[in-house]
Amino acid sequence: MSAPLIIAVPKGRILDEALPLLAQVGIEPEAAFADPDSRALRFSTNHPTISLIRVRAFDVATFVAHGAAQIGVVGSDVLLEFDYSELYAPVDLGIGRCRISIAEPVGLAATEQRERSHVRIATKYPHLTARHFEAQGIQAECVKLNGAMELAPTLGLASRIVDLVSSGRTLKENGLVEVEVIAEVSARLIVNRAAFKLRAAEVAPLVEAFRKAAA
Ligand SMILES: Nc1ncnc2c1ncn2[C@@H]1O[C@H](COP(=O)(O)OP(=O)(O)OP(=O)(O)O)[C@@H](O)[C@H]1O
Ligand SMILES: O=P(O)(O)OC[C@H]1O[C@H](OP(=O)(O)OP(=O)(O)O)[C@H](O)[C@@H]1O
Repeated sequence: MSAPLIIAVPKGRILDEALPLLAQVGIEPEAAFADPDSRALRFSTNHPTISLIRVRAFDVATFVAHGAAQIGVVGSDVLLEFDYSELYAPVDLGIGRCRISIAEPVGLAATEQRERSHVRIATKYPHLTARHFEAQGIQAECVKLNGAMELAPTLGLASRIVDLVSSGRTLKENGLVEVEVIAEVSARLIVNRAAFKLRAAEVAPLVEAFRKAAA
């Protein structure tokens, strides 16, 4: 029997939206997969040759890029940040919709404190941020945070933030306003390029099933 096919799925909010898609493509994970209290990381499915792993959002791309998993579900924000050449992203799954935006304290634009040629930005996405500002001829100095970016401007860590926005509630409750959308975000099906070629008989039908389920 050939090696199992491994699908990496992020824990957190995408997991909840990914479950119905997995069901539509005929993949039924063991019960522990959807149980947030389970400490297991790898799960069997109704297909003897397909396993699921549950990892952090950014790590989905790493597992698939290195071929440790063959397929994954990941936000396009993560793909924009890492730009792995080993990944092929053939399907927009239409889940995990949000946007990645620049935000700043309410009223900053009206003050003299808004920098022009150099900015200090708190973000989980330093590469994407630096690229975006560079394209506008602005040098961005990024302070990497893993969460709670919204605190940074008030506490003097940065003047602006680059973060995900959905309802806008987090920004509002922390005295910030969205000033520019950098990109719209949704979750993508990703495939390791080598696996796409070498295991085409197993991978291609799955990609097509996800494409149909997402349509
Ligand atoms: N507010 C949101 N609305 C819709 N999708 C979102 C939102 N926030 C994040 N996402 C999507 O979900 C993915 C995972 O985000 P989530 O907040 O669940 O992870 P996290 O807890 O920040 O990550 P980690 O597990 O590394 O701590 C993001 O990469 C993005 O694609
Ligand atoms: O516009 P909103 O609807 O308020 O959503 C935006 C928030 O959602 C995400 O955080 P998440 O809730 O995933 O928490 P974390 O990344 O800080 O763990 C993002 O980092 C924002 O903080």
